[in-house]
Amino acid sequence: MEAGEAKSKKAGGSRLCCICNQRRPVLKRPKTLQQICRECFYEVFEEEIHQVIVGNRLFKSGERVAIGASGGKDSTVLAYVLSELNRRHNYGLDLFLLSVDEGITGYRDDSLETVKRNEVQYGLPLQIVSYKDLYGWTMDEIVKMIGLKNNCTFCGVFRRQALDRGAALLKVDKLVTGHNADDIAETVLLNILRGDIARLSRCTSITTGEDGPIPRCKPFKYTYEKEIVIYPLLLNPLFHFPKQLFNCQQKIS
Ligand SMILES: Nc1ncnc2c1ncn2[C@@H]1O[C@H](COP(=O)(O)OP(=O)(O)OP(=O)(O)O)[C@@H](O)[C@H]1O
Repeated sequence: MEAGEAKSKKAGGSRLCCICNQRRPVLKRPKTLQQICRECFYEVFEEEIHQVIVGNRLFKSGERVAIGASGGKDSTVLAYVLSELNRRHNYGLDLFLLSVDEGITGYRDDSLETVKRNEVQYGLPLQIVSYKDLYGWTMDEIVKMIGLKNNCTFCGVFRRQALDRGAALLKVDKLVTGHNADDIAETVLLNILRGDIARLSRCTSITTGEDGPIPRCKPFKYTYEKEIVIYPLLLNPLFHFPKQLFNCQQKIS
């Protein structure tokens, strides 16, 4: 069936979910435009991510996997969904939360509180690595020194290396990040505009860095950002997000 043509059936004057045909739809799915109920949305959302993981052979049983946890919506949902799927489908993974504290007052300190709550809620061990400990500078101190211009470039490079250093401390086999389909589309467009052919050819890969210190995977490669936002809202009150994280401009892909 064409995505846009998906229709929920009517029974007794009210529409029914076009997947189960039993319950009232609560949303029009951004990815397929199907009108579906809450239960079917959870099921298709999680099942699609499971199929991406299995279809792309992202993990092997027994692997130690760190989840890059910024405390933002994507990595928070990723930590929750991945730990659920690991249990449900017996992936046999040892999961960890890995956070980088850039030392940005009023931004990362708030979001780290979210990650600390997730450590307890999801029962995943948390490792925090900070710019101050690794490099002797916080981002606040760097900004004081160089000003606001170009500081995202420093931060992106430092964060990438900090994630590698944290992954080494945890002795993990892989690092997963919450990059989603919208992030990847954005990166493709940026690389086209910059004329960066080398980055353009690798920025859509689901796994990168296989020749570096630690391979990185993006289990949300095909997941729409809107659906990542909807998922915890329907699952409320399990999720807590600091509002300012929705505005972060910096991408580390
Ligand atoms: N400080 C950090 N510590 C650990 N992982 C991070 C950090 N910042 C980013 N990441 C990882 O990189 C991914 C993409 O980075 P991005 O800057 O888009 O994240 P964000 O907007 O801060 O939060 P999120 O993507 O989780 O909503 C995140 O989903 C997360 O997996």
